[in-house]
Amino acid sequence: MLSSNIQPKRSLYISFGHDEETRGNDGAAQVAERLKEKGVTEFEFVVDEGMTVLEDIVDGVAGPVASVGVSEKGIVVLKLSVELAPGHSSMPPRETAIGILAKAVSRLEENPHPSMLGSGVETDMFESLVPKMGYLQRVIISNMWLFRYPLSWLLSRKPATNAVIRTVTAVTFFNSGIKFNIIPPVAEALVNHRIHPSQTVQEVLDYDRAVIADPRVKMELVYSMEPHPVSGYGQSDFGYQVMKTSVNQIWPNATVVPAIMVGNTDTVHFLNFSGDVYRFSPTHMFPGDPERFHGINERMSVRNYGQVVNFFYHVIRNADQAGLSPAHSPHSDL
Ligand SMILES: CCCCCCCC/C=C\CCCCCCCC(=O)NCC(=O)O
Repeated sequence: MLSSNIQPKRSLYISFGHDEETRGNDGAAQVAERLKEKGVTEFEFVVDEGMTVLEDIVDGVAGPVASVGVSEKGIVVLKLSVELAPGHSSMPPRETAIGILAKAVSRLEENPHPSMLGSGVETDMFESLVPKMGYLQRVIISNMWLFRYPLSWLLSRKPATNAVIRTVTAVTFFNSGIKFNIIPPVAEALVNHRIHPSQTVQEVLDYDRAVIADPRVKMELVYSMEPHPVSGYGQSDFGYQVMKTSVNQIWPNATVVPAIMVGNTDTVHFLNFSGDVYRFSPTHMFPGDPERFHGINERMSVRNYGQVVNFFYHVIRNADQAGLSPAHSPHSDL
């Protein structure tokens, strides 16, 4: 843009945090503070990392789907612990701290939080996909009132789609034991929930307590955040339309749909600056890729890296106008 002498007319702020994975308190939170100090209190819209361009990941949907996170799941980090008198393994009690805690986390895994399909953004997401669906899928999605339960069952079978329809439960830490012949005095586990926007932190805690149903298991809330409000995703929502136009300049055949961001981002620190916050990473993902997040062989193609740079260029250009208007052109400047 510099070499082409392009100077945006509207103010544009670019923020780089360094600690998003650990809640962004030293990065994005400080940027937000600094902005307030400078008197910047309101943005037309905010864009951060988020959902992606998905291909062949949603069963029965043809072509790429660009899912733009218009809301974000909440989070609960829960510490579960059991304390029992230690002793010698040659004379064990009927149950140990490890056994009691193992049963508790197993109950949580076996009793997932209920499907919220039909209660929010995810319904609009599936309905927006109808034009790209085959006949059978169209009939099902268009009659959600009738097919809600079988559809929930179907979507629950894949972790990526399961994450969209419900509050999910992940046991991410389990620790106990000090020596092979000592009955351990304590067992601890961390449970990480990502909360569907139709639920609250308190509802999740109440549900867990009822499912565990064992007063010997102590529950401590380590950290929580409520799900984020829903940003505009209509025809007249400027930020959403900028995202949509920019996506289609890179992927002309992509269907752009509103979605719930299933992970967490730095946007929590910018919610007070705008009602329109979009969580989208222009990463083109295929079957097998969602499992690579925080997993083995997380990767991006060189071609896709170019598309990412190109996408943000288009967002900057398309946003640089007073209101809704056609995309800037030509769209292949980069
Ligand atoms: C039609 C929609 C189907 C949904 C398929 C979901 C595919 C997954 C795409 C994107 C998910 C991104 C989640 C990863 C979060 C990355 C950021 C992060 O790690 N933040 C911290 C945290 O969440 O703990």
